[in-house]
Amino acid sequence: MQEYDLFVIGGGSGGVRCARIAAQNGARVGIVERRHWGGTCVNLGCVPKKLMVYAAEYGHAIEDARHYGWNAQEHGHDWASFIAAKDKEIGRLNGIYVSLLEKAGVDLYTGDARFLDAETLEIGPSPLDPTAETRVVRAKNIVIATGSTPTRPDIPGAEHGIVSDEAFHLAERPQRVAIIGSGYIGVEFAGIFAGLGSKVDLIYRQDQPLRGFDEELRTHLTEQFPHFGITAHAGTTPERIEKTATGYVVHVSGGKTIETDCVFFATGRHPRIETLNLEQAGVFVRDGCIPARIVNSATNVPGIYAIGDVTAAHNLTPTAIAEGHLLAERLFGQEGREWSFATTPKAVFFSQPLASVGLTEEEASQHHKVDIYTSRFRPMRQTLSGREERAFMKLVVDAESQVVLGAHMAGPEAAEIIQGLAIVVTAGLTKRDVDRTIGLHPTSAEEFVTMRAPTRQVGTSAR
Ligand SMILES: Cc1cc2nc3c(=O)[nH]c(=O)nc-3n(C[C@H](O)[C@H](O)[C@H](O)COP(=O)(O)OP(=O)(O)OC[C@H]3O[C@@H](n4cnc5c(N)ncnc54)[C@H](O)[C@@H]3O)c2cc1C
Ligand SMILES: NC(=O)c1ccc[n+]([C@@H]2O[C@H](COP(=O)([O-])OP(=O)(O)OC[C@H]3O[C@@H](n4cnc5c(N)ncnc54)[C@H](O)[C@@H]3O)[C@@H](O)[C@H]2O)c1
Repeated sequence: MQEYDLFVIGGGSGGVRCARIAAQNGARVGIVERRHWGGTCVNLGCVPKKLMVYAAEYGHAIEDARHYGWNAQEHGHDWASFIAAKDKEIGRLNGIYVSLLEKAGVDLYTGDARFLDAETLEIGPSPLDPTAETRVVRAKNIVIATGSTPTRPDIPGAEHGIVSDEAFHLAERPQRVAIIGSGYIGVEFAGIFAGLGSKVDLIYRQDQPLRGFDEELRTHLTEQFPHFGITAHAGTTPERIEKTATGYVVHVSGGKTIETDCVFFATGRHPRIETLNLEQAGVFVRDGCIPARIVNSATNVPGIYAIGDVTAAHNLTPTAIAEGHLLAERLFGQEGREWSFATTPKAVFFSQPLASVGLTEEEASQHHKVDIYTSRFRPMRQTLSGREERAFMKLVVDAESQVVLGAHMAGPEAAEIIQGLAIVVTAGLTKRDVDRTIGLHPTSAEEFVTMRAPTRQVGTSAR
């Protein structure tokens, strides 16, 4: 039986970083992966999704190029060749993950891990290694980094729908897609399929998409849907899915029906813990996830840690990586790095990207008197294209201290721009710092440093 200082279950964003940093700090480390090295982000998440976003953007660019003098002909999109090109790139990235771990001296296992007790794991066959012999390993420290998996709603006919895992490998692009749920995945894939030429119906229960984001940003997004060819069905609950001779019918609240070729459930994700045998190790589970402490990733069992999506704390790749890195350094290295989880920026890679950092107007105004600065404008790129798309920017500023508490944007390159603003919010810089920054012209980003007068003041002072 192999013995380790640290053993990581799950070769995704968090697990790979944790294993690599621990090994680089001299620990004897093993890691096991059941399906694909690199995990969700590389194989069924951020990376293939962003490649699909690019594919959809080219569709818009071909249309718009005509207004810039190009004789661009539309030849239609070749889904099969795009998927093959995407998969080749994903294969290359898988290899990089494996070689990073090997170079760091980590022992790699393929298989499905489960606890025998708090220090012992059994590794059995899995999709990545179906004929593997069962092995047993022991470790003083075990990290659960098993990620999350899509949730299907419990409605009649749900088996007819796909989830994001399947959306990356459809044999052909559906002409009509009905997407259920308007979180990150629902909104992003609405943009992807509409950009590639599908008719998209986006069905969601709330009045606005993207729950948790700034309300004004959500309203802005709703207004942009028609400009990107998306039919939004707000305040609509799916009740059952019916298979017909020609496709599917989504029966929704109020007796309405929506016909489609593909039902796509973008209805959230849940931690992947069912097969881990957590009860053998005594690990506590609450609401389907492992409630690890953000400060040190500790579970209730000494020597067992949990990082990334399995804790349901953030569900983003950079936070899973940061948690893995911090844990490895804390256990085997020097605690040097510091990350500001509270100011984690978020982006939604819709056809018009949206991004946010810090507090929304609603959050900030509960405890502070805040100045709200907003700007709406037609992005310069759209002046010749004739698109009705509008960009939106917003700063949330503490009225007393002038500290910038939040920044929100929808518009070209929003994610790239908000990454810079995230430094402003993390560093606690003030509106005066923003004001004394000279703009970069002509850009959309310069609007953030030229918003002089507040649009309104809201909230009450904490005192
Ligand atoms: C469609 C989609 C798009 C996304 N886009 C973004 C984005 O743009 N930006 C962003 O920051 N985040 C994005 N995310 C979220 C991001 O992918 C996750 O937050 C991140 O991958 C979490 O990393 P993790 O290490 O916790 O888990 P994962 O990356 O899911 O890795 C867990 C690994 O553990 C393995 N595993 C599970 N159980 C076992 C077991 N018993 N034995 C062995 N191995 C096991 C799994 O096979 C998996 O490879 C997206 C997610 C999805 C689904
Ligand atoms: N750009 C990014 O960073 C990015 C992209 C994709 C995913 N992610 C991560 O993955 C996670 C999962 O994404 P997601 O979009 O699936 O989840 P989500 O939690 O963001 O959104 C889920 C949506 O499904 C709806 N829903 C849930 N149950 C339903 C039901 N029974 N009927 C109808 N609607 C229902 C919710 O109201 C919500 O609109 C996100 O929380 C995010 O952390 C991040």
